Amino acid sequence: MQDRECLALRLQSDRLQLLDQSRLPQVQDWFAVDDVDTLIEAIHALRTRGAPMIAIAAALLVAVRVQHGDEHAAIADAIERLRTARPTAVNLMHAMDALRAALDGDDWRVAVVATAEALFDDDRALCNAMAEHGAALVAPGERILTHCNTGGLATAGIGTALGVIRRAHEQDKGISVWVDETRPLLQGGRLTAWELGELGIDYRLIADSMAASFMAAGQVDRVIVGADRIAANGDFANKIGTYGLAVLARHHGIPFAVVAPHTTVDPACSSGDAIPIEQRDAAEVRGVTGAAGELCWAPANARVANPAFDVTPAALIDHWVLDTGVYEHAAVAEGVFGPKTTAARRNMG
Ligand SMILES: CSC[C@H]1O[C@H](OP(=O)(O)O)[C@H](O)[C@@H]1O
Repeated sequence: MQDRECLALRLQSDRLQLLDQSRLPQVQDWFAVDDVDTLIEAIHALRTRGAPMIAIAAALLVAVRVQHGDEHAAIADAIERLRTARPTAVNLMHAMDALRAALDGDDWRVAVVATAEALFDDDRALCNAMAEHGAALVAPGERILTHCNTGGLATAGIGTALGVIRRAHEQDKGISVWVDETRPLLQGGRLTAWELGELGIDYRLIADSMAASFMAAGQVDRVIVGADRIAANGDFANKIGTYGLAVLARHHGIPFAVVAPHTTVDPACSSGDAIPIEQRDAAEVRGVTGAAGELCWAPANARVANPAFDVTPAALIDHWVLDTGVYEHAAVAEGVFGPKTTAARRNMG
């Protein structure tokens, strides 16, 4: 396979390395991924994360295993095990299904490797397309609020929601960003703040609980978030806290956009009610950092609920920004995310 590299992934001489996103931004540590167990552990621990990125990392690991001579049965097993590494982001399932199909062909080794390489290359193009479509919505000087991390760390390209923000910045629109820290794992405070700082984009980091009052004060002009799965009726799942932002945005008359590649659309999922929501370890919620930087812990026996995602109903969304264009309610009601049009879209390549 040809070498490939993006912000959080390196494929060099048929060896895969990932940037440990759980240690960013203080530590930039790359780790080798040579086997399925290592990648599944990394996905569970969010050492690699983001709906497109986990799909691409999984696909490229399967391709690496093919290049290292693993037999058909071992590759089939790897695909099945990786497919269930995380339940909410549908990109992973779509990618593994594409590899399953490639595995059924005569020259399956060539087909599996080519499919995995295309997923990486295509995602870079999808990010650029989303960025162009989404940036056209952004007016000069807008103050944009975003949640979690949807940038280059989460994709093979410039990102989804953060890619839109980056492109608007590159178009000299003079935007600024409110960055939700995104409890409990702080993808916003750690990863989005780091990416925006590296890009020289003006931002303010805020606690999640602050978003409401900044909206009430008229200091937020638009909300732009990513997605882990978009259902056929336009409902979508995203990092926990997204639904609250959508309710607040609607209350305050602030436009709310979700940005995702078409690989995040799940036409087989009729509505948000059918999207599986990952439940994560209690320890992620119990630990907080005190004002002096010390680690303050909730009572060790504190009972915790820790859903990693929530579902935002289509009724609260103003724009769906995909690589294929910007959609509003009329298009969604006509089934733009349904089985028929998604199949047609996939045929477009
Ligand atoms: C473009 S990434 C989409 C999505 O993935 C993130 O979840 P996680 O950090 O748990 O992988 C977040 O929900 C982003 O919006």
